[in-house]
Amino acid sequence: MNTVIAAQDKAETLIEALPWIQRFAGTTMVIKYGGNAMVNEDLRRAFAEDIVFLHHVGIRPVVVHGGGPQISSMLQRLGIESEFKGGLRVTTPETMDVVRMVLTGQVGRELVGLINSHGPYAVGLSGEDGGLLQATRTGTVVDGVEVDLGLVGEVVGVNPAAILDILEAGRIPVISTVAPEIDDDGDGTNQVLNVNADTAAAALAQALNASKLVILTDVEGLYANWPDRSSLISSLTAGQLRAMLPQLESGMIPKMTACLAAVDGGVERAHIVDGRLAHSMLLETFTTAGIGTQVVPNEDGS
Ligand SMILES: Nc1ncnc2c1ncn2[C@@H]1O[C@H](COP(=O)(O)OP(=O)(O)O)[C@@H](O)[C@H]1O
Ligand SMILES: CC(=O)N[C@@H](CCC(=O)OP(=O)(O)O)C(=O)O
Repeated sequence: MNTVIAAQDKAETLIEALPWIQRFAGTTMVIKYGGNAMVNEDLRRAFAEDIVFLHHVGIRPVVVHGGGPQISSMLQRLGIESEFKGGLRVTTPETMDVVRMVLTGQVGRELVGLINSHGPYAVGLSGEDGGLLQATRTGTVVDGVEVDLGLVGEVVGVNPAAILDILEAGRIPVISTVAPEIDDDGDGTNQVLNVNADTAAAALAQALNASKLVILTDVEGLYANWPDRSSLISSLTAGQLRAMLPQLESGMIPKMTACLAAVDGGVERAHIVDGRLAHSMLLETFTTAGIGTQVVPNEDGS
């Protein structure tokens, strides 16, 4: 009898997924996998399974990965100090070499390998490949003061052709967010810039007209009164988020700025999801309640 009940529970779970599969099949989803969410091998494997699952139900997943902690750990091994301002890494030419090596050569490769343990799906590329990203240097504002971050960029142009080619071929792009710099005239400078992965994911979600941007991180979602764990926000509008942005701290600044940019740019929904929970992508996408924090357009559509 218990076996029958258990089987019926499984069937119910599958049926609950049906309207969501119908809604999202054929659409592109940008999934940003943060370095802090890649905490262990089992979770990374579960993430890879989720991505392959999305692919097989007809969704076009585009994976954008971070790797902040992995970069910091390599810098430490090399005896180079890590410094962050406003949630962004101060990037010297020496640091930039390490960022490029770790993101494209280590973190990206590992994700490609995990996804490809299910079949030849994943193709890794960086913002340099196929002219995918173009960036200009950006500083940040800390306590009302402009600060220089060195070789840090913000995305000012996306040429999604390389991603579209990979998607059309039935494969899964896995992107690291190093981007070539352009000058004021739009010409390349032969310099690459370090772009925060949340920011890059938002720019890609807009350019690809994604049905949603999902950001996996190491908290349950956005807390109204961080670190008060009873203040988790399950849903907020772009306007409400805009009002909250100046009070946010550290890594949440680029993350929530990215969600806002995506929704302002026409992406229907942006989500912050706990990557420490195995299969959180599936729970977010295919259950009616969803999990984490979602950012939606203002009710009047503005
Ligand atoms: N209001 C907030 N709600 C949730 N997390 C917050 C908030 N303010 C700051 N944080 C911090 O932001 C971190 C997530 O950003 P970050 O460490 O850059 O993650 P990732 O590597 O996934 O990009 C959380 O672990 C938490 O410590
Ligand atoms: C400019 C800047 O801060 N770049 C980030 C790029 C990696 C990243 O964004 O990784 P997470 O998503 O894991 O934080 C860095 O150097 O850490």
